[in-house]
Amino acid sequence: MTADVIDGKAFAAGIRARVAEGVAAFKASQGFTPGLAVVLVGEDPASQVYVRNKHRQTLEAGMESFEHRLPADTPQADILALVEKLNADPAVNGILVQLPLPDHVDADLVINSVSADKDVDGFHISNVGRLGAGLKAMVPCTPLGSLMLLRDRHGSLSGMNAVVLGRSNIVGKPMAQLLLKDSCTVTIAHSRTKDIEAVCRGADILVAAVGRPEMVRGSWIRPGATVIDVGINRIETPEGKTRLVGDVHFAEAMEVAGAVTPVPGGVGPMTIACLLANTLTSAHRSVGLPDPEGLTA
Ligand SMILES: Nc1nc2c(c(=O)[nH]1)N[C@@H](CN(C=O)c1ccc(C(=O)N[C@@H](CCC(=O)O)C(=O)O)cc1)CN2
Repeated sequence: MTADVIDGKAFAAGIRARVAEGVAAFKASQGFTPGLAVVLVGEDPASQVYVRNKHRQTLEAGMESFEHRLPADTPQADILALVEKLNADPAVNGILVQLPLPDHVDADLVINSVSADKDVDGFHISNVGRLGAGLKAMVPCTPLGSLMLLRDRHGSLSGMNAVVLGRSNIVGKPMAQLLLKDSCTVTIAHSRTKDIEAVCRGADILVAAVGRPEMVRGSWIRPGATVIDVGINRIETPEGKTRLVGDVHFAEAMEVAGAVTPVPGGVGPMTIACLLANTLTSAHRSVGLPDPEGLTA
């Protein structure tokens, strides 16, 4: 058996095109342009790439992009003051503080200082609570993108057995909430789960988000299952170069699964596409418009 490869890169391009259409319609009806502010503290190389891509793709979607790059030793009080300014700025509909933050900064404090309405990352505690309670929320981008890929493949997810491997606040927990909202039977598996391999083998949908290169082997996967690989791990090759791999052993998964997201080119590109979608959603909500169709959970 050879699984289908889910092309997240192409799907994300489609989402970005729909966001761009939505932005054009929004500007025409409301007379202002939605804006996204991104705050980057420090020089983490991967974060710099992600922030640069966010800036470019925000402009390509027709939105305003406000980039704030701060030195690694910026005092926490200065970061909080910047967030306060952005919260009060009517030109800014979405605010994202790039993670990870330097060690001297209390990330939870900064995340929760972002206005919940402008929290396009969906990390603010009131958005976490709203999602858990099944209320309208801003939804974290990577889980939202993963959900879109799953809905595209299966239509309804109702009644499916979903296993989420990993319990982070950014991916694992919100992913589980979204799958539950779509009426899956959800299990969260983690480092303390007994016989994790057997638990994963029970999954019609397996979402791997543990940050451990190629941890999920072919034997962990139920034949025909859909595997969403959220991991992005850079490993050394025997030739002394580096390459990106996911949390799933891709070649083995391809032998067993029904469909697999690759790394790169799977879930990763959906993260920024959903950030743009969330910014448009936030702009809609700010003027009392209904949520843009097909771009929310
Ligand atoms: N405030 C946030 N910080 C971080 C988030 C987030 O959602 N909000 N997620 C990640 C980083 N991230 C966006 O910020 C991100 C990660 C990966 C990709 C992506 O397109 N990956 C490519 C491969 C890229 C590469 O070559 O390195 C892929 O998988 O195809 C986009 C965005 C942590 N921080």
